[in-house]
Amino acid sequence: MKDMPESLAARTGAILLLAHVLREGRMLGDGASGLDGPAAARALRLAGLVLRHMGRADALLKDKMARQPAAKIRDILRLALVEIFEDGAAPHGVVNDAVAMARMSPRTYKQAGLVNAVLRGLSEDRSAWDALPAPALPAWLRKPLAKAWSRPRLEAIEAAHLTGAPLDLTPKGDIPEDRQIEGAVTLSTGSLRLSGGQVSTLPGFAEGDWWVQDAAAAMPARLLGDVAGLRVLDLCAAPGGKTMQLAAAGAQVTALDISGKRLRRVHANLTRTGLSAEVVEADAFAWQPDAPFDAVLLDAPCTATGTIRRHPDLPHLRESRDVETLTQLQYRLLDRALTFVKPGGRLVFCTCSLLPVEGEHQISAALKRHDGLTVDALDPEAFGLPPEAASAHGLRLLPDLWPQFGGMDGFYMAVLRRPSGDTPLPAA
Ligand SMILES: C[S@@+](CC[C@H](N)C(=O)[O-])C[C@H]1O[C@@H](n2cnc3c(N)ncnc32)[C@H](O)[C@@H]1O
Repeated sequence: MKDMPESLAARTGAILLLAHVLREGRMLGDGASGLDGPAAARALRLAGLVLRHMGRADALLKDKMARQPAAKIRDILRLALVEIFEDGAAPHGVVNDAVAMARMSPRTYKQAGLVNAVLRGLSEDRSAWDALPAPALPAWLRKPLAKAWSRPRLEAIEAAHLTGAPLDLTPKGDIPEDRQIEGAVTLSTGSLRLSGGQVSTLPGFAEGDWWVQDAAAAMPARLLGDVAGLRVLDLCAAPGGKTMQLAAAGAQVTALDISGKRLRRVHANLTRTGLSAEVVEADAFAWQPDAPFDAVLLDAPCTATGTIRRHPDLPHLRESRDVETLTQLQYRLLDRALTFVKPGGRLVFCTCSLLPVEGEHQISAALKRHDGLTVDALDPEAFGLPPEAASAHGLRLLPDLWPQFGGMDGFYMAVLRRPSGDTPLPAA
């Protein structure tokens, strides 16, 4: 791809990325486009755009083509249509590159003519594209969401997924006058919001003034209030966003995670920000602390469906079975985490999921399982959040919240409190 013009290289990289996601089940962010620099970034953006708008492209192609084309040809057609109708790209260049991509491989060479004919026909009819229904989430996710949220809410969530996400930063403390970030807005929750930008070139990156963290993801650690001097366990810690928040607020943090690879990012983040925490690589089910903690934060592994705005590959990579496996793991981790909390201490449970089975239902079930366990009442407005964020036992954030400011990731969070003076819970 080295000798290709950048636009063709980026489009070729996007087709590679789509194959990885749609047929190999690989994450889009694995960076497997074979490119670097601006072409790699453009390939990633284009692949993301296709994953968001694929439903419409497929509907248009189904009407136009009697037979389903080969997978690679279908991706080339999808990319071209999405670029023309959603990205404002000039049809002439897009169609030329689509034909060139079909010609690149002996297996698709003969279909270059078909690509040309289909695209020349479809690219002239914007009204056909505009008349198609808005892209919907796949059934494995849409069905449980339709049960959980009203139809207008679900449609608003789907619309929010199409617009992508702004760039949110969590400041370590007060940012010095000479390292203020131009265009950054301070949200009422305390996060800084930018429309975008290359992270490593922003002022204060090298100095560790802040880290990238969605405004919603920054909320669970804030629920603990003043943690200065408290011993806090961040139970599923990597890559360390919440660890850094707790450390910056003066807590004595133990950051535990099962993944050594992901923990390397925790170390790197702590080094860059000059913050400190005890970092432990261990399985939460096998590890035992010397003494219980004042507070534990459990950001449990989940479907991450709350982050689809930024990860449009997720709906294509997960399936119903994953929800079951993950809810079981969350339930076991929650019970395990409770054994690490001292009597009277608090456990923040959170997941970046849109599904109540990974949020509200976990807390209702835990309250039934454990006598004396209570939840702290949370007022969203006290944390700078809109009142609609109030939910069963905790706070429920969804991507359509705060549309005037650019929305936020989906998240659920609650604060559980162990009764004081109770005996330690049996190991989960
Ligand atoms: C949602 S991510 C955590 C994100 C992190 N709290 C942050 O804010 O940057 C969930 C983490 O749980 C970890 N994990 C999964 N199973 C675990 C287990 N049995 N013990 C410890 N960590 C586990 C994963 O490696 C993953 O890093």
